[in-house]
Amino acid sequence: MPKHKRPPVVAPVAAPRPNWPPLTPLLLESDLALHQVWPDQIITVPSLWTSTLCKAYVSFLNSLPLTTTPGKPKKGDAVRVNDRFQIDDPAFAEQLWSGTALKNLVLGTNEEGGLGLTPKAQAKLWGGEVVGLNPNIRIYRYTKGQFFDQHYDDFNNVTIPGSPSIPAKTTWTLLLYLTSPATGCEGGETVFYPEPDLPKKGKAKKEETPPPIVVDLEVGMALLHRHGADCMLHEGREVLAGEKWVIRSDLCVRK
Ligand SMILES: O=C(O)CCC(=O)C(=O)O
Ligand SMILES: [Fe+2]
Repeated sequence: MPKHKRPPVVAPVAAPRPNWPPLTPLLLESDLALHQVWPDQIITVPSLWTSTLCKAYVSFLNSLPLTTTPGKPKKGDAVRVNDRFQIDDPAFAEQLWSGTALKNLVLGTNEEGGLGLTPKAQAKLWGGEVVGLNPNIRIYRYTKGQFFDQHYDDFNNVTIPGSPSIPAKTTWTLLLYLTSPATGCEGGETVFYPEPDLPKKGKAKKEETPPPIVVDLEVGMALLHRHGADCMLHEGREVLAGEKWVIRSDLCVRK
């Protein structure tokens, strides 16, 4: 008998993969387009998901074990009060990417709805060669009084599994809104705070701070915004009535 018994090795219990409903119905890809809300920083795709699909997802996501984040964050983290569920699910990330119009819009394969960029300008916009979405999927539910205080999103290093797997880093945040005032959700807008331009040479006066950019919730709309070093300060405003549901991932480029 050894004097000191080793503690038993306990394998971390992975959360079971949710049985995600299929991503249908969807609009025709030819009816969807990227919209620049703020040059090089904020881009939306209205109706990436249909309201029928969003409705089916809200009732499905409601069955997942969401946990409420603590009101008091770790030092340096933003105050974030919502209920969330987080899972590494490369197959779902792949569905969200290739099984919707997102991939072809971002890569410019869908010329009509794309931004009409040269390959070089496209790589500059997205921060490299886009290879897919972050397998780390986060589900947020905000009920009345919940919000996500002002913060910047940092990038992450991730691996997109496959053969071969792809080492990647995240460059843009993806938020997919499942609810809006049309479903009874009031408030909860995502708000961005642009910084004033640096003062021009020979100009004594500081440039004025531009007004905040308020992105209203729209059922099925995807929002992409640049993160990491050039992330804009942003927040999820307090929800005043109803529920706000969001699916969060990130755009990834090859490392
Ligand atoms: O829910 C929102 O509107 C913002 C979420 C956000 O900023 C984040 O996930 O980092
Ligand atoms: Fe954020």
